Amino acid sequence: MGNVPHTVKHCLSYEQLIQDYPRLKRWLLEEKTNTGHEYPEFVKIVEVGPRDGLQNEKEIVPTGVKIQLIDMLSGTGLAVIEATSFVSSKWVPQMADHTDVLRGIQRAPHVRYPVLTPNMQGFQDAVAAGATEVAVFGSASETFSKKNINCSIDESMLRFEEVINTAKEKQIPVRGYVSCALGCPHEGYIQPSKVSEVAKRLYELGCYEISLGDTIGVGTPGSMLKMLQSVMKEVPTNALAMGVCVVDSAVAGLGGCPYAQGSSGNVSTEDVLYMLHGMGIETGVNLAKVIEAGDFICNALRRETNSKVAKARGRTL
Ligand SMILES: CC(C)(COP(=O)([O-])OP(=O)([O-])OC[C@H]1O[C@@H](n2cnc3c(N)ncnc32)[C@H](O)[C@@H]1OP(=O)([O-])[O-])[C@@H](O)C(=O)NCCC(=O)NCCSC(=O)C[C@@](C)(O)CC(=O)[O-]
Repeated sequence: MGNVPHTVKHCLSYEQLIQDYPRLKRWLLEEKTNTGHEYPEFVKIVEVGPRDGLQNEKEIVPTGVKIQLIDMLSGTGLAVIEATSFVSSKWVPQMADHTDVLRGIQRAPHVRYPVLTPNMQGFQDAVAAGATEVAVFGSASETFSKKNINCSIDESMLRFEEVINTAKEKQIPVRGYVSCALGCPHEGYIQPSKVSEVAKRLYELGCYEISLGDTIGVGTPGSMLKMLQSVMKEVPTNALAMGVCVVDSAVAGLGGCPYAQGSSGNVSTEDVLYMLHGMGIETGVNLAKVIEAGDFICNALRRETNSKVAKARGRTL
């Protein structure tokens, strides 16, 4: 699903973006002057392809293919690969093999493999399968929360609190997601204050990092600016997984949430890497190897890649 707002996609030609949006340019320049920093020197990529990327595939992807994809991605330099989710198989059949996937992968020493856990049942199953990092996923939209995890935002926070407290006892880090940070497929516009409220709650419960998801990819530079300004008042930027120095993306641009009609996929890891490397920002990730992993999964799914860089290889690389 579109974890990275449209702005970031547009940043593939960010010089153009800055030209198109003078207000954004002013803001970037002011930020630079105020903080004394330019763009970060290093951006961490959170690869969500094996989970978010595959969860909405209609045909069940064989467990061996999922494992091979994760193993290939583990050799690219990525530091974080979201492996699977411990959700109900009635809700998301594609993730029913979560335990086999987590047990089947060859864990590389430098890579973390978080998994999604919506509640205590998911958390306990994940720990039993060997998870060493988990993520809880909330929403800034009441309607999306009900459709996605079958409870209100307040109820979800109670579930997350239990998960996070138990995780703390086991010294398992918990990442937090806020879906619909820039718009909801059911409610439309979401107030930035609602996003910052949910992000703050997750942060205060103990999430070490908050990912702000543009679930259906409707954000614009303007709406992202307002949303980020609001969230940054409540959550320290070193815990913000977006717009600062952490970007979620999916190999080959796979993705789409089963409970977010209109979600058109994630920004591709290949394109994000290409953009960042082109800006002189380090990621520690080998683009060519990610393209190979993208080829592998696209062949397995009998699908063309959504990565512009992968499509253009041989011409621009
Ligand atoms: C959250 C639940 C489980 C609540 O589902 P529920 O039906 O409300 O749960 P319940 O507590 O009432 O239990 C009902 C049944 O579900 C079972 N159950 C209960 N919990 C679990 C579990 N963890 N794993 C397996 N089974 C579970 C439980 O055992 C019981 O089984 P039964 O007695 O009927 O046989 C359900 O709504 C669900 O699985 N939702 C999945 C939603 C999902 O995976 N969405 C996609 C991921 S979110 C996303 O992609 C957005 C993100 C993160 O990428 C950010 C962005 O870009 O926006």
